[in-house]
Amino acid sequence: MGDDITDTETDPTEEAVGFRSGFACFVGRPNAGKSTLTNALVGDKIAITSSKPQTTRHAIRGLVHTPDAQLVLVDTPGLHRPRNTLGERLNDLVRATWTDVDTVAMCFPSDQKVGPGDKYLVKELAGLRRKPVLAVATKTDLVSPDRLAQHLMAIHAAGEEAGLRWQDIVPVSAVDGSQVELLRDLLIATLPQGSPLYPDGQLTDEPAETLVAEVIREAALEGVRDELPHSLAVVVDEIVPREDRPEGKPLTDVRVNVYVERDSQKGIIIGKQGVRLREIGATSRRQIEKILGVPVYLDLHVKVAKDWQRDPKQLRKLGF
Ligand SMILES: Nc1nc2c(ncn2[C@@H]2O[C@H](COP(=O)(O)OP(=O)(O)OP(=O)(O)O)[C@@H](O)[C@H]2O)c(=O)[nH]1
Repeated sequence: MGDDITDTETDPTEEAVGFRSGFACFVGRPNAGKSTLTNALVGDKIAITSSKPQTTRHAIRGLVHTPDAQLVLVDTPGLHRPRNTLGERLNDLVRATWTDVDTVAMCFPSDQKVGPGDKYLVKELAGLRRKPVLAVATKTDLVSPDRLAQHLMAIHAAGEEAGLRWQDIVPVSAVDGSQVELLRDLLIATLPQGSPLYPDGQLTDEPAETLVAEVIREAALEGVRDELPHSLAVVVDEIVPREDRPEGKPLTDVRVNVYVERDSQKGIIIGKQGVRLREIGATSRRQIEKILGVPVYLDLHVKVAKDWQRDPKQLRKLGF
């Protein structure tokens, strides 16, 4: 019996053959479901999601680990018609991301017709020579099979019209999980062979500051409509363990500034007698403690940076 042991041992060099690793990103109009799909694939909540468009400002990476592959997902903001300096920078960021990744997947929400905005994007993608481009019909749980069939044909036609051959067209629902694994496997199939890029089990390589900022941004946007999402920037000044704490009772100070463009917006964030700001603090502190793994004292301030979206100097200061 003991003689068989060497036969069952795997040779690490052989195991590396066939392993695939690389980068993919989702593109698509605002609200197409890109962040939700990233979360469904990663299996943990990393990217910010919201029912309001254009909340994902940073290229957030989620890692998908399987026994024979590692897929790094880069979540980009939606490409849109630039209206100001911030809009132009976001679009540049999107294009730069497309060039860097191994695969691009374009999301088409099934509850919306394929429109001029989508076709504009498809045409842009057709310019990416030799890069596999997948089409993903998202939110399939919201539509009937008939409507879905029409949607898939429209996606196919949009590709043909722009001279783009989809690598695959995959219907998925991030909400009920249908076909999420299939999409994962199809994305992995497009990756080059290579060893893992990150340690096993890691979900994101975003610095803690970015994750903390995203959590606060999400909490601050909760329940407020209008143009506020575009006027809000969160900057984490510092995350420092407090000194001289009693044994076994660590506390970390997290100092954060929330920037808005106008005094009226400051009022919205703070709320009557500071009620909203306290809620934002309480909600995000619980999540920050999970991210950092220690009890946290959250020092949250709201400041006005007049018209920061139009001012290149302020944009730089706020990290754009
Ligand atoms: N029913 C249903 N809703 C979904 C699904 N995927 C996303 N949604 C919802 O659609 C809205 C937009 O989803 P996001 O993932 O934030 O969309 P996004 O493309 O990342 O949006 P931006 O960050 O604005 O570019 C949210 O309200 C989601 O809950 C899905 O599979 N089914």
